[in-house]
This record gives sequence, structure tokens and C-alpha cells, in this order.
Amino acid sequence: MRVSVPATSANMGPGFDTLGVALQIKNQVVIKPAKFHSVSLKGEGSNNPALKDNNMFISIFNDFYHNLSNRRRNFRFEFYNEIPMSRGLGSSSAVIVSAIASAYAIEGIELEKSKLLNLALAYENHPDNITPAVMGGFNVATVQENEVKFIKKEIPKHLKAIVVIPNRPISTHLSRKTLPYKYSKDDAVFNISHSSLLTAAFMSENWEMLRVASYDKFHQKYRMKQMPELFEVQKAALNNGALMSTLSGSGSTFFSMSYADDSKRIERELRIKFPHFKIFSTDFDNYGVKVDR
Ligand SMILES: Nc1ncnc2c1ncn2[C@@H]1O[C@H](COP(=O)(O)OP(=O)(O)OP(=O)(O)O)[C@@H](O)[C@H]1O
Ligand SMILES: N[C@@H](CCO)C(=O)O
Repeated sequence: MRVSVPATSANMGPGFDTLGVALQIKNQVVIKPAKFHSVSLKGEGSNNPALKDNNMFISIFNDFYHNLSNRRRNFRFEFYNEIPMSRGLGSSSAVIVSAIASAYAIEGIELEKSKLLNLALAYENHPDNITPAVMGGFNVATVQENEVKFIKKEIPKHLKAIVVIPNRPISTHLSRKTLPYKYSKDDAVFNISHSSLLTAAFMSENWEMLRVASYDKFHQKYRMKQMPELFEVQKAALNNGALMSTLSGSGSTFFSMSYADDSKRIERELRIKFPHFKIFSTDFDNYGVKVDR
């Protein structure tokens, strides 16, 4: 059985804890019944031996598996990870979503995506990464009475994402602590209006409006102070034709979006200016988590 789940970029600038997109950067896990428990890990995280013993995927998988199954079984877990950890590309959401989906799939139990999303909420209480990880596409999401309420929009093929991934991780948990406890009414109105405009731009495919809508006063500047070079990344992406350029999730990755025709040029210019960062363009994912039995 194989489960794949996409990376996600949350917040999209002003949509703090609300907006997110799924990218064609994937983690996959293959799980097979076996005589003994074993783990193999390729790609991101493979140089971290601790992940073979103390792995968040296996602990969530076991919680669900033991609740769903009356049998005791051992498994071989083969991880193929493309999503870098603690870089703002939703690595933790990918683990949560794929672990829950895997436990149900290995027991042969159908799990509706909306139920999976609500189960994932117990592990990550803001819905902006888990929703696109499950559903794919662009999503606006909120939580009401312990349920995720969301609207999804597929992203057309003529748009690309360009990611700039620094080699320094930022922990979401710690990074949230750097944010103000209260905001002024002006800043609140600024973010509500920009986030609403950005959502309307996606829904109506008015891509030019992203150039106006993607600014934020809630989180980016506080977080980017930890890595001031990110202000230069944002400026360079926008100056070279990106439609929007925002901190991805809690960072450290910078996410930009452009027309496909412009993406290679933006990628090239960013690589020249920031040779020490990993930079590439990628498609959006419109499907979300996928289970192959
Ligand atoms: N492939 C993986 N296998 C096991 N655990 C993982 C894996 N990827 C991420 N994790 C766990 O998730 C933690 C990273 O979560 P964190 O929320 O800080 O970053 P992120 O999800 O990549 O960023 P963001 O939420 O801003 O997009 C890691 O420290 C690790 O505990
Ligand atoms: N909305 C979350 C995304 C990261 O998980 C944040 O900005 O902290």
C-alpha cells in the first residue's frame, strides 16, 4: 500500500492560519506487513537517524491502527520524502495526514477526505496546511465546533510556484511565539481586506490582483527578522515578475507564484542572487493525499 501527500504553503501572505495551497512536492510511504518492524528512509530526513526510531508518522499511525484493528501486526515502512522539515512547506501536516490515511487504508477501511481532515485537526489546530494536504488546490479554511469548514479552488496549469528554501530550519511552534499578542484595528483591517481580496482573486482567476492583495501585517515581518535576507528574496521575486511572493507557512521557505512563462526567468534570477539557497519551480497539486492499495 502506498500513500502520497503534497507539500503545502500556508498563509499566502495575509491569510494567517486560513489560506493555503498544495504543491507537487511529495512525501510517499509504502507500508507492507512484515515479520518484524522496520523502517527505511530516503530523501529528506534520511541523514537523521532519530527519525528511524522516534518518528511522528509511526506514532500517529500506531495510535490509529491500534484503535481500528483487533490484530497485532508488524510492518515495514518505506519513506520517500521530498518535503524538507521545518522549512514552512507543511512537513508536519504531511506526516499527520499520511499517517492517519495509512492506518485506515491498511485495515481496508474507506476514509472520506472530509473525515480525514477533521481527524488531522486534533494534531494541528490551524487548518491552513492540513486542508490543502488533504484536498489539493487553493483552500480557504476555518474551524468551527471542531470541524474544518473550507472552500477549495483548483489552480490552473499555466501558473507555477517558485520556492526558495534556506538551509536553516524554523520551528513553527517557536516562530509563533515571536508574533504579537494583540494587533491594532488598522492592522486587522489591512489583513482582512488583503486576505479577502486575495481569496476573491483566486476564485475569479484574476491573477493580476495578486500583485495588490498578497501583503501582510500579521506575521511576515516579525518572522523574517530572523533571516533578513528573506526581504531581499521577496523584492527580487516581485521585481522579476512574480504575481506574489510570501513567507511560506512559518518559514524559512519563501513561496512565489507566477505565470508559467515567467517562472524559469524568476528562478534563474533568484539563483544568481541567492546561490546558497535551494531554488526551483514546481506545479501546484490539485488532488491532495492519495492512497494506492
Ligand atoms: N518526514 C517526517 N518524518 C517524521 N517527522 C517529521 C517529518 N517531517 C516533519 N516531521 C516532524 O514535524 C516537525 C516539523 O514541524 P513544523 O511545523 O515545525 O514544520 P513544517 O510543518 O515543515 O512547517 P510549516 O507548518 O510552517 O509549514 C519536525 O520537527 C518533525 O518532528
Ligand atoms: N499558519 C501557520 C502555518 C504554519 O504551520 C503559521 O503561520 O504559524
